Amino acid sequence: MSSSTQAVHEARQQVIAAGRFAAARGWVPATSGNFSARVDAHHAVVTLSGRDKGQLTEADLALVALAEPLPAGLSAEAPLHIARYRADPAIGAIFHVHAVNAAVISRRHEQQGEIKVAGWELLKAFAGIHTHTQSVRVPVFANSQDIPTLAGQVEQRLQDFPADALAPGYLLAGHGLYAWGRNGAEAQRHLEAFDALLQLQLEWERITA
Ligand SMILES: CSC[C@@H](O)[C@@H](O)C(=O)COP(=O)(O)O
Ligand SMILES: [Zn+2]
Repeated sequence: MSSSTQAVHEARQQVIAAGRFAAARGWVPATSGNFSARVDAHHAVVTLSGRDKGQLTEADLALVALAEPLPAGLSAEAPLHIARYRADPAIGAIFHVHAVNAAVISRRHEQQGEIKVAGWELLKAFAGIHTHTQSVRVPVFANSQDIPTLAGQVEQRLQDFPADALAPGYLLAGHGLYAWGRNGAEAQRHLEAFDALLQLQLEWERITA
């Protein structure tokens, strides 16, 4: 592999920091969640399966070639990461968490297939949104244990969303949130924004339903 040592190091550090950040907020209980960062056009660093995401070290990460078969021991959900990197070259990091707000609200909107999030100032925490009057659509997919098939379904359906209306993430019903950004800092900010927005949305639905 010809990925530069510095780029690999930086990708690993982004993943380790994001795992710690998510664990501190209780979003990755019992080894749940998986984290990745792009190294270059053809490679990413991805967490290995079953590791405590709050205690990651470099030994818990693998360097993966996006166009090659995935190595053994990689996150069970790695195909969801790889498919995103392949579909969108602007994505620099992808973080998956089992946060309560995401898992709960996803079940409520599973049949509908998406959540429209509108009316919140915090929407401006998402890249490209500059006014509270803009809304976003958060896709919701049925959960599955057939991750390669799910990854294909996710990518196919994401193509139907206009880029300016698609939130930088999606939900798996009863499971959790996948969020991405141009780099680790942005993906982490998006994770935090999703959590707060989905909590607002839950509360709003509670009092207006
Ligand atoms: C520990 S239950 C959660 C897992 O089934 C899975 O959804 C998950 O997020 C972590 O899987 P992993 O293979 O460690 O990346
Ligand atoms: Zn998961």
